[in-house]
This record gives sequence, structure tokens and C-alpha cells, in this order.
Amino acid sequence: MLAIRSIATPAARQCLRAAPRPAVTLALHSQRTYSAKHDKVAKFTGEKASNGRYTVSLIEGDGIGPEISQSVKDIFEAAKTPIQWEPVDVTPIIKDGKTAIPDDAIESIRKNKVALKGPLATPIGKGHVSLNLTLRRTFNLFANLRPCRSVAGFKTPYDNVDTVLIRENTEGEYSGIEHVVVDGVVQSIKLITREASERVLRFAFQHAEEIGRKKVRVVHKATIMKMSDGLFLSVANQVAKDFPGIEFDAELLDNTCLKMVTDPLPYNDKVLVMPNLYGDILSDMCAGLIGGLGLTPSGNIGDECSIFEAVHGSAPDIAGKALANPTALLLSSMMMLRHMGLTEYADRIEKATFDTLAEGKALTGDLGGKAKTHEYAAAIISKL
Ligand SMILES: NC(=O)C1=CN([C@@H]2O[C@H](COP(=O)(O)OP(=O)(O)OC[C@H]3O[C@@H](n4cnc5c(N)ncnc54)[C@H](O)[C@@H]3O)[C@@H](O)[C@H]2O)C=CC1
Ligand SMILES: O=C(O)CCC(=O)C(=O)O
Ligand SMILES: [Mg+2]
Repeated sequence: MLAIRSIATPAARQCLRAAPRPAVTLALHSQRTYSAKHDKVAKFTGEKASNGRYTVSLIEGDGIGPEISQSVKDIFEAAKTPIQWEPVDVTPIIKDGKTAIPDDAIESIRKNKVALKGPLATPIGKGHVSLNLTLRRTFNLFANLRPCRSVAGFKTPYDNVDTVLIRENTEGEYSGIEHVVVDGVVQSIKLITREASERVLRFAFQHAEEIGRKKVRVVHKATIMKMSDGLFLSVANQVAKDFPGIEFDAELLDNTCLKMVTDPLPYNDKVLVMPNLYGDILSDMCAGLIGGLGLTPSGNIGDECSIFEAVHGSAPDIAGKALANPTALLLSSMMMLRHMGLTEYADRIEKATFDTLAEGKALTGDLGGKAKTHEYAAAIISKL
């Protein structure tokens, strides 16, 4: 039943009563009950080619994407990382009236089981739907893991921030189910299913175990979105019972924002997990705590494959000027290497990166320096 009572004006309510229900769209997203345990933490199952290298699909992306991707490629080559890139074009196609990823791109990512992705721009209002969201849905990348750690030597109002945020990545406010009811009345449906909630919540608890954190906190707004966030929260309570070694609690999103910008350190011992939109916003906010979007990585994790990308977007305001900070994409590629079991390479490149940042001689503009993107990358290479 649509929430007619929540529509503000009597005229709009009248129109909505008369309007057709979005039954077809909702049927496509049917709420299949997820009862089987989802115990497997997504693992990389790709195989080396005969030359001893892994092939990784590379989506360079829009705006600053090609510049920061070039830095990652240069640094990987200098570190002799056993990776060969397979460039992938994701220029959208229309399939059955919907925005879709070209078949070649899907084939590449499915085959390689891992991809590194630069930012993809999304037009505002009209135009194609977000390719970022399309990729996540196409490959069922159910968890978006967004760690955010202070950079030693780079001073911000907060020292030692170390938050771990996990965002549900396939539905919620970003389900893309929107329609005009009548002129001047639109609906956007926040879809929450038990299945997707359980999947990401299990992932959060498993990740907490993996990284040695003893607390999982759900961030929600079930006071207002009683049914949707209510379901997410109630699934969380159920899943928590399977992880007796992990303390579980919940916090309202607005309160989380206030507390995090007042003092983020109490969040250092927790894994935060939340519906899609909240994670999108909160992860940019976390980036602000440590020096900005140039520094924060992420991984879109699925069972079959995973795609690693920075938290930031295409930064059109600085694109093409060699001003972008490639650290966020580089740290995302470190997450990727660790996911692939190439930990030694990740450790080595990460050390060179953090040493370069701590030294402070070749910082990009967002961190108060004057270095161009490639000069910063060259400084990292010199430390490998
Ligand atoms: N996952 C993705 O591919 C994402 C794509 N987008 C898309 O990106 C486009 C631009 O979105 P905005 O709201 O402008 O967000 P944005 O994240 O691209 O930029 C926000 C601000 O951060 C700065 N910034 C971002 N990355 C930086 C970097 N690596 N180095 C230095 N400064 C950096 C930008 O210059 C800008 O001032 C939109 O089309 C949006 O849809 C936005 C977020 C994520
Ligand atoms: O797809 C987009 O345009 C934005 C996505 C986004 O902001 C994110 O994934 O953090
Ligand atoms: Mg975002």
C-alpha cells in the first residue's frame, strides 16, 4: 500500500488515490525471503594468465578519471605488480528501454572477477541513470566498503580517525524506482528487502571479525522510515545473534553525523553498516574529517566479482588540469591487491604512498601542495 497519508496536499492525495500503482516495477524487485545463511565472505577466485599475471578490467572513467588512472598504472608498473590491465569501455547502451553496460564490459569484468574503476559522471535530472549504480546492480556488488583513516603527517582538526563504513549497495533509496503519479506529484521508492539487508549485514559482521573490531553499529532512521529502515534494523538484530563475539547496537543517522563531526574517535572501534543513501552521504562526510575526497578508497564487493573505486566523483572543476589527487584511487587499488592476495605489493606501494604524504614535499593542491598529479605519482615511485 502506498503511503497516501504522507502526501501533503488534499489535491495531491486525491490524484494519488486515482493513480495506477507501480505494480509491474515492484514485481521485478519482489521481496524474496532470504533464509539461507550467507556465510561466505566474498573471495577473489580469479586465475593468473600463462605469463604469471592477473588480468584486471580497468574503467578509467570520466573527468579526472584518466589522469588518476594513469598514476595508478605508472606506480603499478614501477612496483612490478603482476597485473595486466584490460581497458573497458562502459559508454552506456540502451537495452529494452533501459540504460545498460555494454556486453563486452560485462564479459571482461565477469571473466577477470575484479575491476578498478575511475569515477563515472551522472547527468542531473534527465539523461542516463548512474552507471556506477548500474555496475553495482549488474554484478550484485552488495556491500560497499569505505574505510577512512587519517594520513600520518597531514594535519586536520582530528588526529587518528579510523572509521569503517559499509553501505548497502544495490537498493534502498537508490533502487531507481521513480515515476510521475500526476503532473506535480512524483514518487521515488526506497526499496529494502530482507535478502539484500541480510547479505550486507552478514558481510559487516564478518568484516568486523576479519579486521578485529568487536562492535557493529547500524546507522538508521527507523523512527521515521518505520517499515524500510525498520526491516533493515530488525534483520540486523537477527543477524547479530549469529555473531555472539561482536557487540551490536544502533544509532540514528542525524545523531551519528553530529557525534562524528564533534569527535570521530569513538567510532574507531566499530564497523558501521547502513542503507545505501546514508552510506553515500556519511562516507563523503568521513572524507572531510581526514583531508578530503582525494584520500578515501572503497571496494564494491560481490560474490562473483568486485569493483574497486575511489569514494569521489569525476571532479569536473579540476579535470584535465593535472590537479587531481590520485591517492584515493591508489588506495582503492591497494584494497584490490589485498582482495586478490597480493598483499606484499599492496604493503610496498602503500608505504611509499604514506611516506610521500608524510614528507609533504610533493602534495597535490587539495592537500595544500603544488605538485601535479604525475609529479606526486613520480614522488611515490621514487620511494618504491
Ligand atoms: N563513484 C563515482 O563514480 C561517483 C561519481 N560521481 C559523479 O561525479 C560527478 C561530479 O560530482 P561532484 O558532486 O562534483 O563530486 P566530486 O566527488 O567529483 O567532487 C567534489 C569535490 O571534491 C574534489 N575532488 C574530488 N576528487 C578529488 C581528487 N581525487 N583530488 C582532488 N580533489 C578532488 C572536486 O574537485 C570537488 O571540489 C557527478 O556527475 C557525479 O554523479 C560522484 C560521486 C561518486
Ligand atoms: O553514481 C553517481 O553519480 C554517484 C554515486 C556516488 O555518489 C557514490 O557512489 O558515492
Ligand atoms: Mg557519493
